[in-house]
Amino acid sequence: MIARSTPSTENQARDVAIDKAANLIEALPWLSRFHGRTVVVKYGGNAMVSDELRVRFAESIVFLHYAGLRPVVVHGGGPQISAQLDRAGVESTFTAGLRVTTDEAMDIVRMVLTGQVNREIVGLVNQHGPFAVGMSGEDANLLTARRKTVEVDGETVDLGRVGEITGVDPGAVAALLSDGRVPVVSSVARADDGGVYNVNADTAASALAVALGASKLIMLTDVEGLFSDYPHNTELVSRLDVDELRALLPSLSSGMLPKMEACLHAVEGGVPQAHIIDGRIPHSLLLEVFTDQGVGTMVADPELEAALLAGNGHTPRPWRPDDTTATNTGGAQ
Ligand SMILES: Nc1ncnc2c1ncn2[C@@H]1O[C@H](COP(=O)(O)OP(=O)(O)O)[C@@H](O)[C@H]1O
Ligand SMILES: CC(=O)N[C@@H](CCC(=O)OP(=O)(O)O)C(=O)O
Repeated sequence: MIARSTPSTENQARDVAIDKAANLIEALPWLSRFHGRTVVVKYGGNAMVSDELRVRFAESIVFLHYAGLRPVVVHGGGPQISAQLDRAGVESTFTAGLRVTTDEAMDIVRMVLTGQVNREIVGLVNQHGPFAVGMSGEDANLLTARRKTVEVDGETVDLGRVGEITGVDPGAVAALLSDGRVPVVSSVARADDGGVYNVNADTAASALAVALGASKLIMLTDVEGLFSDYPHNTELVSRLDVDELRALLPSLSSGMLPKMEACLHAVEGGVPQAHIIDGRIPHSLLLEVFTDQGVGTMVADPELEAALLAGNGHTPRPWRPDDTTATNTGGAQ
């Protein structure tokens, strides 16, 4: 039976449909600008803490894929590593925002990032089709690193198997993209001496975005974006350019520092826009890419951005090993 609706409910239904159509058409210029573009998405461990969030993230990635973008996922898994280290009774501390990683801890880091978190993201994306291919940064020499040290109170501190990226070979990722796949990368790097290193996932995502000549780097975390005077003030900074960011970096505390350094490194390396967004909001990734107002904090290079938005493309400069050293000189990550 088909129920007859009254004129007022018909009007309401029509208004809802018109709103939906307006929301869809708002995406048109963004679909056009980003069609065929590579977007590196860093998925932080704090934005994957529930089944619901993980499922919605996978849907957003598949949406980007069907919309004609070329998403690449680089994921972390800090809280998941900490939980596994606890279960195994392995003590874990952070220095300058980085996990001090013993050889024993490195085995667990690698198992959690590449063996668990990576597999889970790949599985969730592939519920929608044969898209995701999981990789470790070790594979096909995607990420190469050397031992990283940091300065704390004027002292050089050794962090164990924590890596500083010295080279990126994005060939395997580029081949997967050409084949219409969605690469999903864990932030474990190979060492020239045959070992492996634990790399901060923000740093890994930024290095890969530069090497791929990506149009955007988007990092999902557990806050709205960069707050102007955290923790006293949680007013969101919605946009800043590289000069403003450089001036701000010394005042940032760990957590946000590696993210903003990663944004700076990406934009200086030729990525027109880098974003920090709230991964706790379902589909925030889609709001960022396809709506006029965007969400979160954006760091942009005005010239590269203008070329991107005008559809003229951009010419990122190629990866240089020194790039990562520059990213990491802030110390705390
Ligand atoms: N200026 C700031 N604005 C927003 N968050 C900040 C700021 N400074 C430090 N933070 C902290 O950084 C955290 C995000 O970093 P982190 O926990 O490393 O996330 P992820 O696991 O996503 O990499 C926030 O939860 C917040 O506590
Ligand atoms: C050296 C270092 O600290 N590595 C990180 C790698 C994972 C990561 O970065 O995860 P999030 O993105 O969830 O923070 C760690 O061991 O926690």
